[in-house]
Amino acid sequence: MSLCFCSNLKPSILFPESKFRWIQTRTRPVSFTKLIQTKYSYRGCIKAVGEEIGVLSPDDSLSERNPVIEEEPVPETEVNEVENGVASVVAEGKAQTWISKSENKEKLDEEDENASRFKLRNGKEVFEEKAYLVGVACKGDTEDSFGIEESLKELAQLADTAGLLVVDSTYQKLSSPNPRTYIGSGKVSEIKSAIRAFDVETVIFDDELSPGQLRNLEKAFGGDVRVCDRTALILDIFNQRAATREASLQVSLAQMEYQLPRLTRMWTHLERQAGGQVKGMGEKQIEVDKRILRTQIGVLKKELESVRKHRKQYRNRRVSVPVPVVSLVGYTNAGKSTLLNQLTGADVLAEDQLFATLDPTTRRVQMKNGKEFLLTDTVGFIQKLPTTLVAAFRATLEEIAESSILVHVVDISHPLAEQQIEAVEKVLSELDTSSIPKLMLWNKVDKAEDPEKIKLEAKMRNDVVCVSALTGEGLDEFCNEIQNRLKDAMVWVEALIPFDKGELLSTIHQVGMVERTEYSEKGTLVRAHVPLRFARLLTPMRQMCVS
Ligand SMILES: Nc1nc2c(ncn2[C@@H]2O[C@H](COP(=O)(O)OP(=O)(O)OP(=O)(O)O)[C@@H](O)[C@H]2O)c(=O)[nH]1
Ligand SMILES: [Mg+2]
Repeated sequence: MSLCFCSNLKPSILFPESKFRWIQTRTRPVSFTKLIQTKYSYRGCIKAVGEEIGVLSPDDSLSERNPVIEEEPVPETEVNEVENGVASVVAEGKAQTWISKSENKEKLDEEDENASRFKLRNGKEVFEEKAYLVGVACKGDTEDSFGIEESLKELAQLADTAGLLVVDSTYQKLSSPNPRTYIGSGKVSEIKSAIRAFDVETVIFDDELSPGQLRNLEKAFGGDVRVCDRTALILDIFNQRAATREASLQVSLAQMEYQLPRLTRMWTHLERQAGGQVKGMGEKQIEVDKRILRTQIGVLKKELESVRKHRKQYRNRRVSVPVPVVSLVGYTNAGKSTLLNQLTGADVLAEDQLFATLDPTTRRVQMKNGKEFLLTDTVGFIQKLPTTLVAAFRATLEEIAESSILVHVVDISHPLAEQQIEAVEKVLSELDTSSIPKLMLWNKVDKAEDPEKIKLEAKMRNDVVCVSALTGEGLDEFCNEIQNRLKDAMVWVEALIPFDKGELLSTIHQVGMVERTEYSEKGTLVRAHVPLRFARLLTPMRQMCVS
């Protein structure tokens, strides 16, 4: 994984440390990636279980992937020859050859190992760093929230999506997080041992760390171990996946805002190099960096504004044909894009990874009765969603406030479906969507343990439809339900449409529900349910009808 906090900044200014190199990628304009550092220390596995401390492997498959590399065995015959001292010169020569051969072999092995750790993710080559996950369960956490083990499992999924290799994880129960290091000092030592044993390159915390905690932990773990938190990980995934200009700008903005208070560590090496003689130099430089970052943030905000303006113009043009808009919202991986693809034949990326979709996609759904509506797919939500990301994506998400109906897609086969529903509702409440009618869609019923029971339960509730976006089961029922609800959200109109406005009549048929049409000398008298926005367009013709 490349943790690209400030991907738009010049390397020479902000990241002078030699361990970072800069890479030009196709979708990421500039990013920095840690140079591969190869170590040849003995690697083993440790597991520690204390009274209050549990160690878990987030996923069995992850432990299998944990590479335990044995030390290179010395070839017996070669050693014997040297040890026997048959011909010392030759033996020495042989020994030398063997040493250089063995060094070469080590080097080649290292290269092989490193080469195999480059993985293709979203069309980009990502170096698969070894990651160790850490969580904290606070006593005040409510029972109905995600449990620590589940939260760590989700973190492991996030790490995997980002292209990291999770070697193990641990958590600690605390009454409250340690203000200095987030976890207790005993836990810090335990993680240090794990870092050595697994040759860990990145330690990821399940909660957002303060800049001070981040710094102290990096100091405590020492060496080249990178410490990051859930927020940085999610930001990195978004960065890897941003495909459009708007998404890239949104993510860069969120990353910079996240990075601004965390710049401190970048320049401490200056003071170290100068033997402490230029004390304060680092501090001055941090101020310079912060100023540069603030300027960059300002530039990004302006650029984002202009991209959004452009999109709004495009949307307004779309609004002129008042087809009702139905938006899909829901937890990441719930199946929103699969549903959009099934209903519209779209080709939106849908895969078993978190945050497959970042940009809203809208497609027309043609129903069997000839009616149509627009279906919009949106970015998925997650618990502990970084605040900087909510802010950056607010404008994209605010579009859903213009929908006629919100469909909350739920992966009903997920063991934490209820908690996921809660997390989504929390974000929705922040987006002021209370006035929009909502329909809950229990998806992946084919995957549920007891599909019949789930279907029965859904039938008993009038706000839920049960489907399988993958197999297509229940999709007709879903469309009918949308149709009924759209009708409820429409207004009744009687309008006299002049013959020269024939296109309006066909739009009424397309987006509304026509009850009756009569032809007169002045035009066509139509009685129908139409969307509110469209009813407004018809105002002059409605008046003609009254007169
Ligand atoms: N068994 C089963 N799998 C499904 C169903 N719907 C979606 N999936 C799978 O669930 C995974 C996630 O689906 P997506 O459509 O990408 O989910 P999403 O909600 O768009 O996810 P994000 O874009 O990450 O928010 C994919 O592997 C789908 O094939 C379903 O009804 N049944
Ligand atoms: Mg999606």
